[in-house]
Amino acid sequence: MVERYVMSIDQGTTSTRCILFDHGGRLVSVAQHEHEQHFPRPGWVEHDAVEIWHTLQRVVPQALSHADVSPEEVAAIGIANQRETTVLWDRRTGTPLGRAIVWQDTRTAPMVEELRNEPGDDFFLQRCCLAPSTYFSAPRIRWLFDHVDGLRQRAEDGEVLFGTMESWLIWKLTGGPAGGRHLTDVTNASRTMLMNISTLDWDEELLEFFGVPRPMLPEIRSSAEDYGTARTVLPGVRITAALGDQQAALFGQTCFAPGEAKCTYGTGSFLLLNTGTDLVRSRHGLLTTVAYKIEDQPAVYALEGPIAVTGALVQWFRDRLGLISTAPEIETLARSVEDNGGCYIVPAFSGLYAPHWRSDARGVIVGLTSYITKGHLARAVLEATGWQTREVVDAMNADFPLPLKVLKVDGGMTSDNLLMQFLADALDVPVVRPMAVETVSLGAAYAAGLAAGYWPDLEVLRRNWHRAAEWLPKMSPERRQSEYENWKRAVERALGWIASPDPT
Ligand SMILES: Nc1ncnc2c1ncn2[C@@H]1O[C@H](COP(=O)(O)OP(=O)(O)O)[C@@H](O)[C@H]1O
Ligand SMILES: O=P(O)(O)OC[C@H](O)CO
Repeated sequence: MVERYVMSIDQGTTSTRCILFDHGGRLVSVAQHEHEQHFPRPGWVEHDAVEIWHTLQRVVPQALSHADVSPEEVAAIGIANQRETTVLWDRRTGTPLGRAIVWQDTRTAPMVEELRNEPGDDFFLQRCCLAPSTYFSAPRIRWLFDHVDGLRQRAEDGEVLFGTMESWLIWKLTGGPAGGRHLTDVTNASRTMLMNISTLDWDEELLEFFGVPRPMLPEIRSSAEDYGTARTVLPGVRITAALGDQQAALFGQTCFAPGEAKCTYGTGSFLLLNTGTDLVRSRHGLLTTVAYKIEDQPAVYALEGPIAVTGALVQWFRDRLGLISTAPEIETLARSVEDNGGCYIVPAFSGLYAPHWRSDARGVIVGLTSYITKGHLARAVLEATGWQTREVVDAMNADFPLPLKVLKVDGGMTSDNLLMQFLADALDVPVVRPMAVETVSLGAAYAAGLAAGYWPDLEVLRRNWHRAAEWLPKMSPERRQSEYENWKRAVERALGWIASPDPT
């Protein structure tokens, strides 16, 4: 039978999605299931890896049946996943050793503060291009070793496996305890703080520093190559790609040339700029990460500016303040006024990520007067996303010789026209959104399809990208400048609010 589709599995922070794509990169079928978010203590965020595995087992057959597609018609599977989330499991039984610790979890804050002082940021930056943060995986492994009796010894004895979500799911799909393959890809490995960003292998000094025994680590592979054949769920179908979800979105947006960038606007937002095959070390608060690596071709790098809270601020406005009942209503409310009335919101709910990396920041609302209405607050909520993006773009322009010419966008917030216009105004560059909005899934499918020979090359993929909407800058330079200055003053007020992190 002719293999007509590529399947992608997007294992995200809130849900797992399975999508089938055809040769034109068109979405043929989709199935999605959420999983539970566990918040056992303030700042802690956990997922049940077994529940996530069960959601995968549900969405795959559903996506097939929605389009009446048989497994034989699937050419390959690509996996994209929430990054940095840490799962440990028993090699022999396949049982996770506790819940997965999610990328948003801040329990390692006291450890991270210590690491930033001693051995200090440079020790890490030289090796993995990441400064210590609660965001990454390695501090979580060390935290687990320090808090779970006997775990370190079991890991040293080779009984424990570590992985991010793609690693766990590939192991499960390829057989679990009965010969499952323990693999990861370079993009995911580049977020652990354990991979050397130049050699693309686990870094001995980092492993030693964090006390992580090598046998617990997956083998690092390129993003697009043979990961093995599924033994269950879709038996007989090859898994041929794995990428972190934000790198997958960059790939799905076909940002294949140096200087091309995308930003995905969801709960948080992630701006990635393709910097080519040369490693660019940020001097302005960005992460250097692997964008993708296709089979044995050289790795392509990216500069990334992760922003922790964007859509989450809209959710807070809706769920905690109750000022709107659905997220899209924020646009209507914001349009009820001309401007922000002098009000700015810095949503540093759990500190600030790029380019500040300050865990001691907390959210502030400034400029309040009796004139301010909920409409002004709604504007300030949306504008916070625009200005946070601007800060990241300024850092990128300072780090990389090619200034940003256009920003490709995707994600749930891009349905907000007022926000997208504000973004173009804040950045002073055009903002464009493609027809294919499921860019994470598409990127995983593209990588899988390239490795499986379903698509021949990047040029063919480029031709699948079609513009659906564009927003051009309209704001006067004077206004942009003065508003941005106000935003920066607001950020100053958010910094340093927490005297010292809670020593959990
Ligand atoms: N019209 C809108 N205006 C502003 N924010 C929106 C709008 N629609 C959705 N959002 C926000 O976008 C986020 C959902 O986007 P999505 O891409 O599904 O996120 P994720 O993949 O992180 O779950 C939510 O945080 C929601 O508050
Ligand atoms: O799953 P998402 O879309 O929330 O993305 C999470 C990121 O990969 C975290 O780094």
